[in-house]
Amino acid sequence: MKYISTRGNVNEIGFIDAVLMGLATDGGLLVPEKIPQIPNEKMKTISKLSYQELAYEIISHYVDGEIPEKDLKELIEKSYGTFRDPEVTPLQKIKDDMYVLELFHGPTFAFKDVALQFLGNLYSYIAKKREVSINILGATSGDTGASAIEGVRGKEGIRICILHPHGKVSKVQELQMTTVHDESVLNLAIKGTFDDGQKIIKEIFADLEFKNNYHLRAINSINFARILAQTVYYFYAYFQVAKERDIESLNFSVPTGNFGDIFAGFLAKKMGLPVGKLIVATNENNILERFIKDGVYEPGEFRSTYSPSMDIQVASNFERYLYYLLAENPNAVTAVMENFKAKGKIVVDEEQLRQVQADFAAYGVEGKECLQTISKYYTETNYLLDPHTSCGVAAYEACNEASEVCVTLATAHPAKFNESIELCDIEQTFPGEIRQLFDQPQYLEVVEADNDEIIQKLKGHFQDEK
Ligand SMILES: N[C@@H](CCOP(=O)(O)O)C(=O)O
Repeated sequence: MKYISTRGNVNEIGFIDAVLMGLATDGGLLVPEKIPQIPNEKMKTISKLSYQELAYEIISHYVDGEIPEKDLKELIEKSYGTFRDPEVTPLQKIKDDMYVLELFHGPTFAFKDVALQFLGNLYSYIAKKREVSINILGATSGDTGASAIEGVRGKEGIRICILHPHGKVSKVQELQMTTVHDESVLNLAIKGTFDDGQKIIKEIFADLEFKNNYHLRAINSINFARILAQTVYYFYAYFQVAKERDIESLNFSVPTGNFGDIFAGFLAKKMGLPVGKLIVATNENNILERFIKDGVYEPGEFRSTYSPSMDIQVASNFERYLYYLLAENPNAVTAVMENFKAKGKIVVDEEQLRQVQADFAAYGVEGKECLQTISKYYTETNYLLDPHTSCGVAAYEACNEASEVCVTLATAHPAKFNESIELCDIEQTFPGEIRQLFDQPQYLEVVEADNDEIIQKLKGHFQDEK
């Protein structure tokens, strides 16, 4: 399996090089040259596998022999051995036509752990095999940061710096990142938004001399390994639902910010999984909802919401989807992305919009509806949704047809967002791992959202590795 860039200016590379490259050197995103197809017969066999076995089946198509079977299986076992539920991502039936896929049983109580436990172990494996340094630079709107730090902390030869928007993440998200006292970890709280942080890290990655000198690696979903690991749970969810009822296809409602998680569902569909609608659930930062409804992709005004992890305007993985929408034509993607950089807007034509609407539905959830949905489901089903999952459930209600079955991805544990849960007059019990965070000192530096200042900090943090 070879990987190519959505913009066409990277020579084909293998899986490990794609993981190390992260953001493509031409500014695009890496995608597999050809998406592997899982035939129906094979689907039947793999439907009976455990989560770990299934992960091996899916991931090995993309690793394509670059990691020996035994090593890859060990990496997967180790990654999911840290999860509190033996099923890794258990499915809960909430209503006759709606299930919730709980993705928050990993160490930091968010779906990011599913990919970042794996990517952390993978980086550690690659560091040893290739004898390369791994200096991770990432941006977070709240969940990726803690999960990435947890995925790599204490691993030899790995350092990490995470940028988070100062004061714009939940208290627990902040504590999860900043209570880690380890010289390999640097938390920079930037005076700005997640989009500012994401723009800065992309610009730093685009400076290839700096990137290479300092061995910078990506942990955000610009790294294809993130998408790959997240694709597994779409298969897992489908097989669990298919065990208990006849389904021709299954809809997924996905709380969406950076478009990585829902792109993983799109990839699963392209591999042959019978996915029906992929429902994009957004909050008031609804650029993706507007695009799917009107065909115009244009950032709006940033809003702080009850679901801070989705407070994103420019979604990184949108470019991967564009690549498929534009018939895998890298020149067309380059032209559209350059135009977006210059004019701040992407407009698709009617035929393309029809295609978008065949792939996705979308619904933007305002704060009031988000809280009402939490209250409603708690009262009616005794199930406590976190505010992101609540957006997913509200979007399912808006977009799912009566005859269809839907799985909503439960992307985080409600204890991470007690600020919102309290507004619903609900008192929740915190898991011990979260409760103990409140007694810990914090380690972070507050900085301007300024490339030069951040580069100086990176030089200091990563200096030994140069
Ligand atoms: N919602 C994310 C933002 C970063 O997204 P990623 O999937 O590209 O890592 C977060 O919680 O940090």
